[in-house]
Amino acid sequence: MDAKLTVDEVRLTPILVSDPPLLNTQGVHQPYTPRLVVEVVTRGGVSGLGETYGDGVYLDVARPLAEALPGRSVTDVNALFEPAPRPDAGAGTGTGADTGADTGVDASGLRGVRTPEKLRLSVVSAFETACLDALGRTLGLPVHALLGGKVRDEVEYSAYLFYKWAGTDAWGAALDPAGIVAQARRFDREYGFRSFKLKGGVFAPDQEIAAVRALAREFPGRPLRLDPNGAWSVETSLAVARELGDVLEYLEDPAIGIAAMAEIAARTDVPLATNMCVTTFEEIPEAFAEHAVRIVLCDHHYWGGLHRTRELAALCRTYGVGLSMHSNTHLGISLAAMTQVAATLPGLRHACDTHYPWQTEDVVTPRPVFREGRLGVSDAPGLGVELDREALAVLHRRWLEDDGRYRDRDDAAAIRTTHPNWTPNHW
Ligand SMILES: O=C([O-])C(=O)C[C@H](O)[C@@H](O)C(=O)[O-]
Ligand SMILES: [Mg+2]
Repeated sequence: MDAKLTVDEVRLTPILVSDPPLLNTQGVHQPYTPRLVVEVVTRGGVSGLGETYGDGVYLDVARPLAEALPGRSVTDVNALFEPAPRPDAGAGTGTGADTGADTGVDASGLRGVRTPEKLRLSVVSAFETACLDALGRTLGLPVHALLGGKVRDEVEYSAYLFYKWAGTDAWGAALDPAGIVAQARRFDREYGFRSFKLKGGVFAPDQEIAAVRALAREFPGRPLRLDPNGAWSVETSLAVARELGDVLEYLEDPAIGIAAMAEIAARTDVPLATNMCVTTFEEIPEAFAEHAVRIVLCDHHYWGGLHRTRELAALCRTYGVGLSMHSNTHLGISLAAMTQVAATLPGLRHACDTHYPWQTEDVVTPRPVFREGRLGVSDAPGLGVELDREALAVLHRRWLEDDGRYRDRDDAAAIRTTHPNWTPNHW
C-alpha cells in the first residue's frame, strides 16, 4: 500500500447551519440544523471532505469510526462498512423529524424507515466521500473518474418550493398559491431551474392542488412535482392524482408504505416517486415486485455512499425504475458529492432535488453557481471544492455554544414553540 494513501487522522466537526422556517408535514425547520463535516487526512498530507446529517445519533456512530480509520488506506472504501459500529436497535428512533418519532408525529418521519443499519450507512457515506476526495486529490483525478467516469458535463437540479413563514431571510412568507408562484419565479430568475417541486402535506390538499395549478399556469409545460411526505390516505392521493394528472411529472410519497403506494400506483397513471418507501436495499424486492414506484429518489447519505448509489442505479435500470435524487438540508460538500455521482449515472432523466439555495451559509468556497438550473461537473481533483476553515470554525462554535436545543433536528418541537397544540395533519 502506498504510504501516502494511508489515513493519518480523521477530523469530525459538528456544525449548526442557519435554515429558514420551511414548513413540512412534520412541522417547521428550526433556525439551525445540525450537519457533520468529516475530514480524512492522509500521511501524504492530503485532506478529503465528506458531509452528512449531524444529529447526536450520527455523531455517536461517527466517533468510533473516526478512531478506527487511521492506518487504513483511502482506497479501501468497501472495507469502511466493516469498522463502522452497529448502533443499538433503539438508535435512530429517538425524537426529531429526521432521527425519530415524536409522539403524535408519524414514525416514518420524512425519510422512511429508521433502522440502525440505515443510520450507520448515513455516517459511512460521509467517510466514503471523504476518502474518495482524498484519493482523487492525491491522484489528480476527479471523484467521477474514480466511479468509472462521467457520462454528462452538467447535472440538472429542480427548484425546491416550500410553504414558509416570513422569518428573517430574504425570501419572505409563502403561504398560498400566490406566494408559491412568487417563490418559483425567483427560483426561475435567479437559478434558471426548469422543474419545480412543491413540498406539500402542510395545508389541506385542495389548497396544495390550487398552488400546483397556479404553477402550471405560470410555467406551462414545465415539470411539476408535489410531495406531501405520506400525509395522505390512498383515496386522497387518488383524488389529487385525478385533479393534477395532466400537469404532474410525478407525485412523490403521497401515502406511507409500499402497500399504500402500490395500491395508488395500480389505480392511477400518474407516476409515483419515493424517498420514503424505498430507502434501503432491503425494501427493493417488495416495492419493485408490487410496482409501488416508478422513480426512486436516491439520497447518497442514507444509501451508504457514492458506490452504493451506483449499485442502486444498476438495480433501478434492471427493473425499469427511474432514478433521481432526494435532498435534505445540505451544504456544498454534499452538493459536490451528489453532482459527481449523478454525472456517472446514465439513466438520470429527472432533475435532482436540492435544498442548497435555501442555505446562505456554507463551509466551501466559492459557492457553487447554478446556471439554467444546472451545475457543471467539476473535473478538478477530488470533489472539486475547497474548505473554508473560517466558516467551518464559525458554524462549529455555534454548535459548541448551543445548549442542546438545536443539536438534534426536531421540526415538531420547532413548530410547537409558537403553536403548542400543533399535531401533524393527515388527509
Ligand atoms: O421527502 C423529501 O423530499 C424530504 O424529506 C426532503 C426534506 O427532508 C424536506 O422535506 C425538509 O427538510 O423539510
Ligand atoms: Mg420526498
